[in-house]
Amino acid sequence: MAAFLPSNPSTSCCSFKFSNLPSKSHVFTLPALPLLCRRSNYHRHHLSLNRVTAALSAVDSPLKSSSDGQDEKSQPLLQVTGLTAVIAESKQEILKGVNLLVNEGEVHAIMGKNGSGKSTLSKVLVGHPDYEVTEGSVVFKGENLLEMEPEERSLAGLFMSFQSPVEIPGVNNIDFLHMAYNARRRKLGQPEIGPIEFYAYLYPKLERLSMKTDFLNRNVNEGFSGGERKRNEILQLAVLGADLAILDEIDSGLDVDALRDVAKAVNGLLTPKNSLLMITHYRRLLEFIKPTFIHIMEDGRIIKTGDASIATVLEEGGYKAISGS
Ligand SMILES: Nc1ncnc2c1ncn2[C@@H]1O[C@H](COP(=O)(O)OP(=O)(O)OP(=O)(O)O)[C@@H](O)[C@H]1O
Repeated sequence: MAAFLPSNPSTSCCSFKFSNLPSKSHVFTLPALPLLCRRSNYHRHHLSLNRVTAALSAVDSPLKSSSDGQDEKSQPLLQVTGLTAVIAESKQEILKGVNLLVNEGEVHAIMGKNGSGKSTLSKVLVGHPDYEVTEGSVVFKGENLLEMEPEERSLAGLFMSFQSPVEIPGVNNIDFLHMAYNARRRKLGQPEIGPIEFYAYLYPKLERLSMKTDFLNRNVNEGFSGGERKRNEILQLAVLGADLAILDEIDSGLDVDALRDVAKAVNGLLTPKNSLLMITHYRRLLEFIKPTFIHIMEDGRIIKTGDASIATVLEEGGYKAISGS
């Protein structure tokens, strides 16, 4: 079992780091993380564990394609207003007034030049400790997201797939997913399911992602190729569900077949109630997962919002065709 080192013993479970990882950028904020904490230290994190499943409400909802566009009755899910954030250590400002509205049932894509602040925005949304919010507000499902600890954000229904998913030595994939899923069932007042039933639940998701069953017995992400890690992130999302999934460059490192599998799995999870925020550099992903809106980020702000045609303008004319810079 990997050693779990609390960055601050009094903080929530999601502020845990793994001792063998190189930097604090590897802090986990996945909804399932508290379950790993339980595995290593059940009593201390018992309450956190029991709350984890609050976030996992969307997974069995009816399906609806994002390409159906905006539902007339859709409600705001995430409202970001004038968000500014600095790097905690250096106080360098990265986000310089981001405004973004994501309604239920919408798919949003954020594009932008390297270093424009896309990943920082997503990390700030999940409460990554590398950053401090200095101004602005973020309302998620009617609640002030910025007042929540990272764990509470995931419990509230945020899922983030990081650009570089980390390894979790000593914890195998199927145990990780099974614990998370059972915690959700307990939260819903349903009995836990055993390994065989869980496998039956999991297998179609694995198949949809064209993942081999031996991935289940391997430690989470350990020795996985870049593309395998990305598939594994989507498998976690498929098992756990989320109201808002943030996928940071889920297309990077995927071959064309893998991209199709991942996109199919993501599309299959979309409902009229949940939403997706994708960060990508390429139109290719947007051909598989149709965005309701595309936002262009530049120097820490969203400078343009439009429909899918923006991606074509971008591909043909580069960022100068959009920003004029
Ligand atoms: N923890 C940090 N320490 C130092 N600099 C940082 C940190 N986080 C972000 N930055 C800087 O902030 C800027 C925005 O980074 P960010 O990763 O958000 O960009 P991005 O738009 O996601 O880029 P890319 O398309 O290359 O992934 C970059 O110049 C980056 O070096």
